Amino acid sequence: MRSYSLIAPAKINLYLEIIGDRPDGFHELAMILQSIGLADRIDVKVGDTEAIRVRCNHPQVPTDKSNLAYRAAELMATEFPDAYAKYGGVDIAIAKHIPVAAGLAGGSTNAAAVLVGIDLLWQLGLTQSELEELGATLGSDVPFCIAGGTAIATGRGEQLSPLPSLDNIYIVLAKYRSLEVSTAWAYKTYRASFGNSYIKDKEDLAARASAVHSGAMVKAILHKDATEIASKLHNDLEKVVLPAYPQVLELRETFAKQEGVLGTMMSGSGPSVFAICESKEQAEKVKVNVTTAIPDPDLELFVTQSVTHGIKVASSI
Ligand SMILES: C[C@@](CO)(OP(=O)(O)O)[C@H](O)COP(=O)(O)OP(=O)(O)OC[C@H]1O[C@@H](n2ccc(N)nc2=O)[C@H](O)[C@@H]1O
Ligand SMILES: Nc1ncnc2c1ncn2[C@@H]1O[C@H](COP(=O)(O)OP(=O)(O)O)[C@@H](O)[C@H]1O
Repeated sequence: MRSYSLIAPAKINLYLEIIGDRPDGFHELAMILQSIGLADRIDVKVGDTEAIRVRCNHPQVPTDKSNLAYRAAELMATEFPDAYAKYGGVDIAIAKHIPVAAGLAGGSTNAAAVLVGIDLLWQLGLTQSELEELGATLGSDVPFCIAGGTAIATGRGEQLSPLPSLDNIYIVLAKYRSLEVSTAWAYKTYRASFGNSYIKDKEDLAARASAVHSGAMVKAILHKDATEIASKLHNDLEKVVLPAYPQVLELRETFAKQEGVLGTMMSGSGPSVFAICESKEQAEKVKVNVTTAIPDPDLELFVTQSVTHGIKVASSI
């Protein structure tokens, strides 16, 4: 095959607890991540030239080396120089549907798709854990994006334990197009405001990990109960993002007031906010009602649902 078309789903954070500060500058986390139907389409093919080339239909997304998808291809070329020499360059086309800089892992899922696509294109036969290990060098959320579904993520987000699939959770998602929150800023501000000190050693980490509150969310997921899941949503980063971005707080409060909304939360480092709804019909109604309550053309809303997969091949030639 000379070309693969891949579906790269976004994620939301059903749970995000910051356990402590790590000496490497990252934060130790207890998260529960969920893939959603909102997805980008990534076409990966053997290039006409020997270069790596990225195209994207979204003006905000860079196409140079700062694009995480480009960096994923570059990583594969470095790790597998013989295959790179044999097949030549890689052409990557990104059809963006996931809002950019939204806390939805848009860049991470694109990078994950490129790893999976090049593995297929170059017939490397890498295992999921080998792909995840490569992904972790690109970003904390990349490993999750490969297999997707529902998973507990610990460490800096790259250590994964899969949970049973959730495929019938209906979600409305909202983001102001022009509003971006830097992930690094969110963590840095959290550290400055709530700094819960460096993790000293393995015992300290084990003690902190045993005190996390994600167990109730895990139980809710095992019960596959949307109401229970919605009541256990948690995100420590809201503590710094909501006070700094009143628009996000307003969005969060507007969602909370809507009939049919079981629970609402900011995703990741924001600024997108999602709401879990009773049904697809309710989700459509909530979308209309929030659009009426906040009549701002800068605000975009999506109705989507939980999905049980990460990167998926849509077609190949
Ligand atoms: C907040 C989360 C929640 O899922 O998602 P997003 O909002 O980005 O989607 C993730 O933790 C983001 O993951 P990702 O976007 O891959 O982060 P990375 O590129 O690895 O790191 C970006 C920056 O965030 C900070 N960072 C990230 C992860 C972590 N566990 N601790 C951190 O302190 C670091 O300052 C790092 O330089
Ligand atoms: N393939 C990509 N898709 C989207 N954004 C990208 C990509 N590569 C690099 N970026 C840059 O990464 C930043 C974070 O975007 P994104 O990954 O969508 O957000 P988040 O990390 O909040 O989920 C943006 O400023 C964007 O310019």
